[in-house]
Amino acid sequence: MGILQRIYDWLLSLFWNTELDITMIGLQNAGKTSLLRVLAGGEFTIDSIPTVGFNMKRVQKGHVTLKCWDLGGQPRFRSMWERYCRGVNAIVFIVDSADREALPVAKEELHILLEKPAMEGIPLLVLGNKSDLPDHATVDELIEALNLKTVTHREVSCYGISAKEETNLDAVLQWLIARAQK
Ligand SMILES: Nc1nc2c(ncn2[C@@H]2O[C@H](COP(=O)(O)OP(=O)(O)OP(=O)(O)O)[C@@H](O)[C@H]2O)c(=O)[nH]1
Ligand SMILES: [Mg+2]
Repeated sequence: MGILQRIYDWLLSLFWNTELDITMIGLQNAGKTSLLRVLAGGEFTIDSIPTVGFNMKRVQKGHVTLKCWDLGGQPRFRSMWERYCRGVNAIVFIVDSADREALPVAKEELHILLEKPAMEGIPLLVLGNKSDLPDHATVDELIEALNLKTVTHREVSCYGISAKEETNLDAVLQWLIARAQK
C-alpha cells in the first residue's frame, strides 16, 4: 500500500471509526462468553469454560468497533461488575431464558447494580438467551420476572436470542451500534 493511501486510511479511521465500550454481565451459565464468541465471528461450543475474572473482544461492524467486556457471572465475580460498567456506552445483561429458577437471583443482581449512582442513565439491553431450548421464558415473561418496567431513566430493551442457533443476533448488533449515534 502506498504511503498516501495509508495516510488517507488513517485519517478516515480517525473521523469515521467510533469505538463503543460494552459490558456483558449476567449469572454464570447464561451464555455471555458464547454470545461474544459468536458475535466476534467464532464458532459456538457446547463446552464453554466458565469465565474467571473477565474476557475482552472487539467486534467490528462497519465504522463501529464494539469493545466488549465479558465478565464472570459466578457469585465471587459479581462485585466487580460495577467497576467494569462505569462509563460504558451500554450494559448487556444476559439470562438463560430456559432456566426459570435462576430468574429471581438474576433480577436481584441486576437491580442491585442498577441502583448504584454510577450506573445512572447507562442504556440497558436485556437478552434472554437459549431460545433454542424448550419451555424458555418469552420476552414478556422476562420483562415481568426481571421487573424491567421499574427500570427508568435509561433506555431499556429486551430480546430473545440464541447464541447457539445465532437467532436474533442482528438485532443485538443493530441495537448496540445505534448507541454510537447518541
Ligand atoms: N442450548 C444453548 N446453550 C447455550 C447457548 N449459549 C450458551 N450455551 C451453553 O451454556 C453454557 C454456558 O455458556 P457460557 O458462555 O460459558 O456462559 P457464561 O455466561 O459466559 O458463564 P460464566 O462465564 O460462568 O459467567 C455452555 O455450555 C454453552 O454451550 C444457547 O444459545 N443455547
Ligand atoms: Mg463466561
